[in-house]
Amino acid sequence: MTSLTTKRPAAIRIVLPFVFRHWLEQPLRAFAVTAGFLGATAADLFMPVFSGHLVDALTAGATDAAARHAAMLAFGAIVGLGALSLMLRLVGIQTIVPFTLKTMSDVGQQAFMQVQRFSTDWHANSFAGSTVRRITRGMWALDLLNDTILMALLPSLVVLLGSMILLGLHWPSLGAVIAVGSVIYVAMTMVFQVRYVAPAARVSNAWDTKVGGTLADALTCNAVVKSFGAETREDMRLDGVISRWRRRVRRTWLRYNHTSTAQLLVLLCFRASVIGGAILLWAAGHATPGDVTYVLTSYYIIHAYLRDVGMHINNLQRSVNDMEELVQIHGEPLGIVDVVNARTIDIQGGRIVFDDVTFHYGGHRRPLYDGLSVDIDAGERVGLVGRSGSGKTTFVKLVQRLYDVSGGKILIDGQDIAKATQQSLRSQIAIVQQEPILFHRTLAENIAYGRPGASMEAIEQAARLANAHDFIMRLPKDYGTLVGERGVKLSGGERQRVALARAFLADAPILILDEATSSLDSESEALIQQAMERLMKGRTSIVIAHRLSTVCSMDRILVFDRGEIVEQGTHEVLAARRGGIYRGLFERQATEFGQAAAE
Ligand SMILES: Nc1ncnc2c1ncn2[C@@H]1O[C@H](COP(=O)(O)OP(=O)(O)OP(=O)(O)O)[C@@H](O)[C@H]1O
Repeated sequence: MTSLTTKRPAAIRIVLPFVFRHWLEQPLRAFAVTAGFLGATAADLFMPVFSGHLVDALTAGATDAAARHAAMLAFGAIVGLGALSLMLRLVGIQTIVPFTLKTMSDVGQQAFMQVQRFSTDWHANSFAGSTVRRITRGMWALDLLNDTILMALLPSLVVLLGSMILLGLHWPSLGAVIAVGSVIYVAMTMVFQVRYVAPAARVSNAWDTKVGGTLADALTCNAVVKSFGAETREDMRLDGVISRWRRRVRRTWLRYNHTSTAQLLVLLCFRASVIGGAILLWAAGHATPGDVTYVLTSYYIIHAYLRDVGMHINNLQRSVNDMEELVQIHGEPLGIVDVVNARTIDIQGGRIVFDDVTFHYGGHRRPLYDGLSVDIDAGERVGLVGRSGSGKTTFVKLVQRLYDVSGGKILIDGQDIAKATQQSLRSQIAIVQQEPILFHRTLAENIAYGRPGASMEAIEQAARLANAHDFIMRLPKDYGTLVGERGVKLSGGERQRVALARAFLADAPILILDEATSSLDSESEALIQQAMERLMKGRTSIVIAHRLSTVCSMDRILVFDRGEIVEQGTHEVLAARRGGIYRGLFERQATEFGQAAAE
């Protein structure tokens, strides 16, 4: 979780430059929106002047021809200014729709691009649900932010400055009262927002993100929750998080209320000063009833804008806070990056060399691998075995460069993978994971994921090789069937066969199978073993297996223990080694198998 106590730049200082950069990507629209709203506001600004003229004309009496003419002129100006204001505002609101939508889409897509490229470690440390919330909340906050700045704050500023100048030209003392009052009001509002409301809003946002994370965690693990009948436990867990969220949000909302009460008090004093000033000017003979009307109308326009300035600053602060977590995504390091001038790796034979590799998981005291060296020949089939946690999966993660090594090198066909583009490397390695994850898309799309644009024949052929075709044809829409989130609508064995079909189709020179056959029944396992034999021919294959029957026929078996390769050789050689780890594992599994068969 992001620390809430560490010192960091104010949200506004990172969010506003980010938003302005996005505005500049649409300069014409940005101009049309700004000009439309500012022009409309300028037209509003002159209304009080003509209201004053109208009252002066009316007080002169209906019999006076010049007064009637002046009244008509003032009336025409008021209507004309109203129409101009309407037209300009229309330009603004029509343009701000595509302008904001484009900015929101860009911001969302760029955040998604960045998040997708974050390292495996970043994803391991983040809740998917929280990340989704960070992005969607940030996109909607941008909508509020655009409206607040372009439709509200900038026009308010124009009204304040304009009124100050127009009134100040007639009565400098009134101009001064308005200037001082506005400055006090705006400064007070900002101080309250930035120092009092924003810190509380930041904390409540962090709790809001946590609520999303907690919901997503429980929902994605719903199968586990169900299997332990733990719904009530999860309800209570969410209740705990929501109670803390509620306390934090309450504090923020109360601070908003305190701020607006203080704003209303300042506005009351301001009103008394301006209207009192106008009456004094009238009493001293320096102002006509029309002038007083002008001051009063101006004041009510200023008042409306000032009252709203408080709300707009609230909205600005809130949207900035809501966007902060999204903007931060762009400041976070990717973790694994392509070096400058990274090259496309050219894998032909697929020889893999670990040359004195040291690797350390962040947070662990000791490195997992300390000077690990191994040479896997092009086309060799290698089995990885060893106790749980001995470092088998990490080995294949390093081959895919999901993590960077801290010492030594990993070479494929003589090329250092750290200097290759990640995309070219991973696209030439096909992998079937221990727990295959499928997209909630059709089966055909899932199988073709490793080779976009593959023909239906190729997809079916791959499915046949993986022994998946028959069960797929029994599904309601065969290859067009949707598989549910992460493939939940399929059995474990079916999911694995789909993942195998995906690997068949990918046809990559390097193949990684992580317990690929662990959840298949013995009949389909035998069929897949044959297919795998065919698939492995001519490819470098690394197979991680707990069941040693899977790796018996491998060219070589590497036995891992606490991050070291402690034994290696063929099954026959290792099984014959007295006191060896492999032999121990083999004997234990043979005994378990014998016991299971006897029962
Ligand atoms: N993302 C991670 N962050 C920190 N430590 C990790 C991470 N992944 C694995 N480890 C640790 O590294 C060690 C090796 O893990 P690895 O997954 O490579 O073992 P394994 O031999 O494949 O185990 P298994 O057979 O159970 O899958 C373990 O101690 C594990 O806890």
